[in-house]
Amino acid sequence: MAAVEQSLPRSAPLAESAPAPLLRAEAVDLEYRDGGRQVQATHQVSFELYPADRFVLLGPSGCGKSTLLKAVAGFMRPAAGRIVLDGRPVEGPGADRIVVFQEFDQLPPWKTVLQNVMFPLVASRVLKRSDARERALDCLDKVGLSRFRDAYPHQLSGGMKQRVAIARALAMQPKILLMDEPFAALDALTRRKMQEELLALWDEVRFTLLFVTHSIEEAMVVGNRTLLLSPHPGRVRAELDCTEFGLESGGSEAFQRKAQHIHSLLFEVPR
Ligand SMILES: Nc1ncnc2c1ncn2[C@@H]1O[C@H](COP(=O)(O)OP(=O)(O)OP(=O)(O)O)[C@@H](O)[C@H]1O
Repeated sequence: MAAVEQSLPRSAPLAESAPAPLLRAEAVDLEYRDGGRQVQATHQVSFELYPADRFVLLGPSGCGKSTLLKAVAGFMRPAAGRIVLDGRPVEGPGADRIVVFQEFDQLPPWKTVLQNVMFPLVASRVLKRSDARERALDCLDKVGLSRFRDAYPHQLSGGMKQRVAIARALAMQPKILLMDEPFAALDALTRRKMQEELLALWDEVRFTLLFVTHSIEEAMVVGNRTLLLSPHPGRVRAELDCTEFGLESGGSEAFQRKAQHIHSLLFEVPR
């Protein structure tokens, strides 16, 4: 090993210290074709996602955030450009990318909480049943739902259902956890609590997160990096570092200033 290191050119240690991107979107155009009608959702969108990033796609309604997430998940292919995960073009869905949606009905209602979390692990044969049960219980513990493992989805609040969806996604240990406005349908207090819990979970597990929101505040709190997209069709307006902000910084002057700056980048028409 040492011999290999010594034989490398002097510049190699520097190159090695910069992590390789886990995911690259390269000049991605996404389109829908509805009969004869064509809708362009994004235009030449590029970004890179690094391991343990909390990367946020932020932009006004209709700018193509969900469509980008769908493309990363492999549910649709770019009309131009490409999406590369771990060096390979994304060509379809896979267990290495799991999506948590906004809707509360993403859990089969006839399965208990534990069965819901175990189901993808068993169905995709990632683990045998006994190991799947163990991992599911561990993930339920992480989201604070151990006591509810035998409950059915209709017995849970909206926030609890989202916790189950997050536990189910994390149990699969995906390369990227994709979240499409996961807290948008929750009341303000629950939403804040869920953001807190997501960040605590990230602190513990250090998963890689691609998170869609149209809330500037949520983007600043949840993300370490945020990609701003212009109105329809979505193009990259800017990429911002939001590492310095957390849940506690909401009322600070620096937070308000940055939120205002993001607002003007998103909504002011460039002259
Ligand atoms: N299934 C579809 N068929 C045709 N057009 C679609 C379809 N889904 C989305 N679009 C269009 O693509 C564009 C981008 O939609 P998308 O849902 O990705 O935006 P968004 O930024 O996620 O919006 P929101 O914040 O409102 O969810 C919009 O113009 C939308 O009308």
